[in-house]
Amino acid sequence: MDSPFVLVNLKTYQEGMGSNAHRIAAAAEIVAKESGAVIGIAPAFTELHPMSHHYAIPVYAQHIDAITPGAHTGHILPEAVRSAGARGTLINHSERRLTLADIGACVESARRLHLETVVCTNNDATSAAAAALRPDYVAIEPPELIGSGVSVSKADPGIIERSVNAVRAVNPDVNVLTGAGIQSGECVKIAVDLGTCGVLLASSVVKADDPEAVLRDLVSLL
Ligand SMILES: O=C(CO)COP(=O)(O)O
Repeated sequence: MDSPFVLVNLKTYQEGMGSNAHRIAAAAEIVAKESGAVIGIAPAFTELHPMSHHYAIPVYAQHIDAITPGAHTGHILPEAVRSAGARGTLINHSERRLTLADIGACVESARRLHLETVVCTNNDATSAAAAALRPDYVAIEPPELIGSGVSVSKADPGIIERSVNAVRAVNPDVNVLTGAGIQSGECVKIAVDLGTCGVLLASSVVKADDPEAVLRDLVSLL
């Protein structure tokens, strides 16, 4: 398998803003280098350019809108995150849901701009629907476990397995990530052993006193 992928979503946690985004990006860069894992971060839009400018790790947007340049006040263009240095983007995170039509349009415009696409889903049926849109990744995150401190790997490994099977049946070229409550190397290992290529996570790293130690633990069993 390719290097495992750990994507840290900074959301709007206060701890993840400004210089703390630097703190997490710096920790991610160190742990990625020593472990060989790919560790990316998804900071606030306003931090995309500083993060992509200062660090070698891949940087992702948390969202894009299904729009083209023009009159769309308060929206975010795929072109804007690309020019801010994003490698890719989350689409349809549980905290930023889109219609299926808009998810499709976002995947299309991201592909055209060579942005990697991580389409988030909430169950195996939506994972199958997302896979049909041919994103780079489908990220299965049961909403009830997000931010709960209870790991999907331990509480509901079946949803990971069913999503991996659903995605493979539709399009075996689409990679699967899993997330919700991921906090240790053991959680990551279970997810990878179930056929995913890595994890999408937030609070265990963003709220940590020592994000470098948490990241080191996350990749320790791979
Ligand atoms: O929503 C998530 C990542 O996008 C998961 O969040 P937690 O890791 O805080 O559960």
